[in-house]
Amino acid sequence: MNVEIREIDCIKGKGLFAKKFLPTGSVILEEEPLVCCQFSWNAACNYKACDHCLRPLESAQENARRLAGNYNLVLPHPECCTTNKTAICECASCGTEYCSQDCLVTAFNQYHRTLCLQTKERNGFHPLETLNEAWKQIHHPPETSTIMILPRLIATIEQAENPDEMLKRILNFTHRTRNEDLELVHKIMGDKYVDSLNTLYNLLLAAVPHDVVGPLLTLEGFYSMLALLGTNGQGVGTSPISQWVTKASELPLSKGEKKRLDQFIDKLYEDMDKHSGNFLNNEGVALFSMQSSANHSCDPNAEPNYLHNNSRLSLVALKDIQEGDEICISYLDECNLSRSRHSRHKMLKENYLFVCCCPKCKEQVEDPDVTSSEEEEEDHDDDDDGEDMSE
Ligand SMILES: C[S@@+](CC[C@H](N)C(=O)[O-])C[C@H]1O[C@@H](n2cnc3c(N)ncnc32)[C@H](O)[C@@H]1O
Repeated sequence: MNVEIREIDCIKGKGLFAKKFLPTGSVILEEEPLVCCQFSWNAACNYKACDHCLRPLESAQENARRLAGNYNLVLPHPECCTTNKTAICECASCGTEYCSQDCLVTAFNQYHRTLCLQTKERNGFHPLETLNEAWKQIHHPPETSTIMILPRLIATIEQAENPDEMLKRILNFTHRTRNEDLELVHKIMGDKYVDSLNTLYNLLLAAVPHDVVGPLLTLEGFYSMLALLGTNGQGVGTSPISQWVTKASELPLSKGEKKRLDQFIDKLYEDMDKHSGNFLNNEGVALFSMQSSANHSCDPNAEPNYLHNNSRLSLVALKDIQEGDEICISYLDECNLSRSRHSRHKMLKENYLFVCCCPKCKEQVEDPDVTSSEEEEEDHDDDDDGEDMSE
């Protein structure tokens, strides 16, 4: 093990620490998620991924054609496509697709036995479909989470051999809705979300059996579960075309062939950008036991990656990390991380209930509260935006 989890103090709680020197670019740890779920709009918009591990189900060519809106496109070097279409299988009862028999069986034994719709018809009447639809109406893209990971989490407890142990494991993830010491309240507790959350709560109760997890599904418990997801949920992204690009770029080609391939790839990305904008990946959210112990820094020394093109997480060192150093990731995406200290603090307080004291924040302590009118406007938009309860 390259790392260990240690208690830091009553402010930060626990954290992840290096047990040895970890050079820049090295893989610090790899882990499978406890649960993972594709975003609701991402699935509805035909981003085809394994329902269990998010591995792409489209070939690179199918993916490129769909994203570029060009159904005549022919991808050179088809041998660089990593999608194994022959391994794809589906649940005989509901038609849910998986990248392999392994994923099908694992999903069934972990949660799908409870959640299987038992029919291939999708008429929108099943309580799980209703829940998903209600979520989609509340949460338009860009997506940062999905309510549909909650049924999966609940079914995982219900189906576990030892449900109490599993429940304990899940409650080990930070799940508070308030930080009394700092008088911070999670964004989801705001008045503007009360109606949407009540609707989702009632739909969730109707959608999943909750014999064992009953106490978790009081209204207060539901808010805690949402806080747990908001605080610990890690975005997952997979893509057949980016895998193809990586493999094709490693081919031993002549200078001329390499130039033609680069031009092809540039043009393809231009077309995909025009047709699909930023939405190129299969995207979802997952909960990881080890990675969720990593605290935030605005100047992180590690970042999550999906080197296996599925939900298996690889935590990669962004800098040289010395033995004993704390391993920190950024909870903010690249765009938000580049914002002013004021904006970063606002997002971290509302979504993660802490005030960041990382070296970068300390360095910027004298900066004005708002650095640009653009950020002021965005902050204002944020306050008015009605329903979006994640970042
Ligand atoms: C994903 S958990 C990280 C592990 C957590 N420290 C624990 O004890 O379980 C996220 C929570 O950790 C705390 N946290 C993370 N980064 C922090 C930081 N830089 N300063 C203070 N608290 C932090 C916050 O309470 C946050 O909501």
